[in-house]
Amino acid sequence: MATIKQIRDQSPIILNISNMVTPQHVADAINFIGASPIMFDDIKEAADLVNISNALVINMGSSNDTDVEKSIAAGKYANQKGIPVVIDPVAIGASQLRQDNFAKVAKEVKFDGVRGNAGELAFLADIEWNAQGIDAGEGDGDLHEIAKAVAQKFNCVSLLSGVVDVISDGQKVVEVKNGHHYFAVNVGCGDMLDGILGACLAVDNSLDSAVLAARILSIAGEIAGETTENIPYTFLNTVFDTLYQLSDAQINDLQKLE
Ligand SMILES: Nc1ncnc2c1ncn2[C@@H]1O[C@H](COP(=O)(O)OP(=O)(O)OP(=O)(O)O)[C@@H](O)[C@H]1O
Ligand SMILES: Cc1ncsc1CCO
Ligand SMILES: [Mg+2]
Repeated sequence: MATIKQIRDQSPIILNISNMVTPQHVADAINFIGASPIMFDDIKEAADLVNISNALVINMGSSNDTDVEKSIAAGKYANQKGIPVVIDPVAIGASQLRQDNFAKVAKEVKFDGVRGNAGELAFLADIEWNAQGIDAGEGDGDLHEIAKAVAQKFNCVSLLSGVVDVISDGQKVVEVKNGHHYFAVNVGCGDMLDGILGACLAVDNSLDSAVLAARILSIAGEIAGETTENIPYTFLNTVFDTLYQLSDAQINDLQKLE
């Protein structure tokens, strides 16, 4: 299992194909835990950038044809090199285009981690759910069953985020019960988690490392929430400050085990 110390010691380079909304938040989250983010726009440098990177994170929040081509090219290079690939199917239920784009990438690229909220992962698991755009929305589906089904479908680890995060490798299921409700009012905290997941899998590609990723952000939120009542935007800044200082000892102390 990865540790924060290993992330800081190794400073893995995390290559991101980000959405148009939250790239700064994603880069900051990766940087503040001690990894090294890099974003790119032009497919022509996909091979060179994968060559220097330790994980690839594909966020499909605003993918167009060029992004899909870029994701497939970089994803294939990442698979060849053997570095982990994380994908976030943002709001996949919202449009046919999102579904087609995701299918095109999934056909060509093997994923190591699929990260999304309940609405997104329920869609991938073919389980009924009323997603609300980029937000999880409402549903009666069993979160363990959804996370497990997604992990089995893509033969990888799934991280279903929400009030409780549910992480699965298709056999085991682990819950992370830490967190704070202000995550839900700040756009892009899920995208930040994608980057943190990439950094954790870069150090050690395992279920336990995906659990660590969920713990890192959720526990940082819990600590930030202690001093930011009624100031939810300051909460987000405080999450970044907390990520910068967060230690493995704090995670071990504060984790709520299931
Ligand atoms: N109500 C909540 N209470 C506690 N923690 C939460 C809550 N909602 C989300 N989180 C935490 O927020 C982080 C982001 O997860 P979330 O499910 O909001 O992602 P998302 O829906 O993809 O967000 P976005 O699309 O805005 O990036 C996770 O660490 C999750 O544990
Ligand atoms: C608001 C929004 N729209 C597409 S991606 C995104 C950021 C959350 O993933
Ligand atoms: Mg999201």
